[in-house]
Amino acid sequence: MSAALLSLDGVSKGFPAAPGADRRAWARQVWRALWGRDPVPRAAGPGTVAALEGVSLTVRRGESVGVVGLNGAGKTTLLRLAAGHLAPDAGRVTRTGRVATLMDLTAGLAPALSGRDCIPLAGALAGRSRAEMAAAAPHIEAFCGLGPALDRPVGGYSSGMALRLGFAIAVHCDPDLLLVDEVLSVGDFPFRQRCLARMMVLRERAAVVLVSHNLAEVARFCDRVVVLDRGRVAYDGLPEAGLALYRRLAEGAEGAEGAAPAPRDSEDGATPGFLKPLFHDATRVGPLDLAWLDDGGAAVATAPFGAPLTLRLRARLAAPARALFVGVPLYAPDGTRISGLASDLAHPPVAAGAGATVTATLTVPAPRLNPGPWHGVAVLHDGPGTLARQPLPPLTITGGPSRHWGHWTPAATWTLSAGARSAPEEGCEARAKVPE
Ligand SMILES: Nc1ncnc2c1ncn2[C@@H]1O[C@H](COP(=O)(O)OP(=O)(O)OP(=O)(O)O)[C@@H](O)[C@H]1O
Repeated sequence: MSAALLSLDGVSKGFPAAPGADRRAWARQVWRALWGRDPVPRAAGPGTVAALEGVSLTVRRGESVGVVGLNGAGKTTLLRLAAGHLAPDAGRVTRTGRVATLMDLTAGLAPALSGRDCIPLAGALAGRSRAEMAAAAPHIEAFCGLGPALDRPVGGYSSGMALRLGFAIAVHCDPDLLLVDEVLSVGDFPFRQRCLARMMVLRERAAVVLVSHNLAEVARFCDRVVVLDRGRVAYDGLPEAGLALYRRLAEGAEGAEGAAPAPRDSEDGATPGFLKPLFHDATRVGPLDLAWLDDGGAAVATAPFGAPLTLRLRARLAAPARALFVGVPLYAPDGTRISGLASDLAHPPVAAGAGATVTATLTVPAPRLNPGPWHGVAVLHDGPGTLARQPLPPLTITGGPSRHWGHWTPAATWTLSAGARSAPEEGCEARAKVPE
C-alpha cells in the first residue's frame, strides 16, 4: 500500500454562529498560534456552526480524490484543514511531504507585481526556495500561456488569468499533495482540460484532492469520491456509487430528515477490501443473482485455464429503470484490478418497468487467466446512477502452464535460434507455442 500523505482522524471544526463572535474567534486563533492550544477547550454549542464532525479519511500517494457535497457541506473547511490553514477543534490532521494548494486565486499574487514577479513570491509562500522557483519559471510561463500578459500587474488579471498562473505555479512546485478547491470552474474549457491532464500526470507520483461541483470532471479524473453531507462523511469509495449518492442528495431524496441512511461499505468481513464499497438500493432492485456458468449452463466455482467464462446476472426491478447496463471490474488473486468489462460498450442500455427481471450474460471466450482464485464485482447501473454493486461468486482457475507469471498468459508463439553466423542456416532453430 502506498504512503499516506494526508490523514484526518476524527476531525471536527465549528465556526461561531453568533454575530460579533468573529472577533473572539480571531483572538482564539491568535492565542492558539502563539501557545499551541485554545484558551479554554471549546465544544460545538448552540452558538457554533458545525462545519465538520468526526471526519476521518486517509489520502495516499497515487490517489485522486474528489470531494463532493451540497453547498455548506464542509468541503472547503475540509480542504483548509488539510492544508493547515485552519486548526481542528477536535481530532488530528497529519500531513507528509510538500503540499500545494489552489484554493484562493489571489493567494500569493500581489496586485501591484507582474505575474512573472509573483512566481518566486508564490513559491516562497509555498515553502519553495528562490532557486527552485527560478528553475521552474520557464515551465510555469509555458504552461500558463499568458504570453506578454505575464509582465502586467496581476491586479488587472481576470479570474481565468489568475487561475492560469496560480495553477501553473502550484503544479510546478513539485507537490506531494495538491489540494484544489473548485477554482477550475473559472478556467476556459481548453485550459480546464489541460489542468485535468496535468493533474493526471501529477497523481502518478503524488496525490490530488479536488473539491468540485462538476461531476463530469470528478468522474473523469478521480478514482475515489468522498461525499460530505452536513459536515460528515456520507460515502468514501468508488466514484460511481459516490456520485450516485451525491445526485440523490441533490435531488433531496436522501438529504431530508428521516430519509434512508446513506449506503456504506458492507459490514461483511469476508469480502476483500478491494471489492468494497458494496452497495444495494433495495428501493429500486432486488439482490443480484450472480453465477459463473459452464458450457452446459450449470453454475461452477472452478474453471480450467483457457476455457470460456460465462457470468450470468439476474435481478428483479422494484422500480422502473430507463437505461440499464452492467459493469464488471475483475481483480486478480492479489487484488490487482486487471480489467473492467462494461455491457454498454457492446450492447445499448435497456429500459424496463417495475417487476421486470433483468438478465445479462457476459462471455469471455478465451480469458487465459492464470490459476488462482479470481475476484470481481457486478455493478448494475441505470444511466448515471448505480442500483447495486455486489461481489461475483468465487471462481478458481485451475491448470494452465506449468510455470506462469503475472495475471494472465496470452496465447503466443516463440522462435528461438542460435548460431555462429546467420541464423537459422548454421544454427538450430526452435519454434514453440504456449500450450492451449
Ligand atoms: N469562516 C467561517 N465563519 C463562519 N462560518 C463558516 C466559516 N467557514 C465556513 N463556515 C460554515 O461552515 C459550513 C461549511 O462551509 P464550507 O465552506 O466548508 O462548505 P462547502 O461545502 O465548501 O460549501 P460550498 O459548496 O458552498 O462552497 C457552512 O455552514 C458555512 O457557513
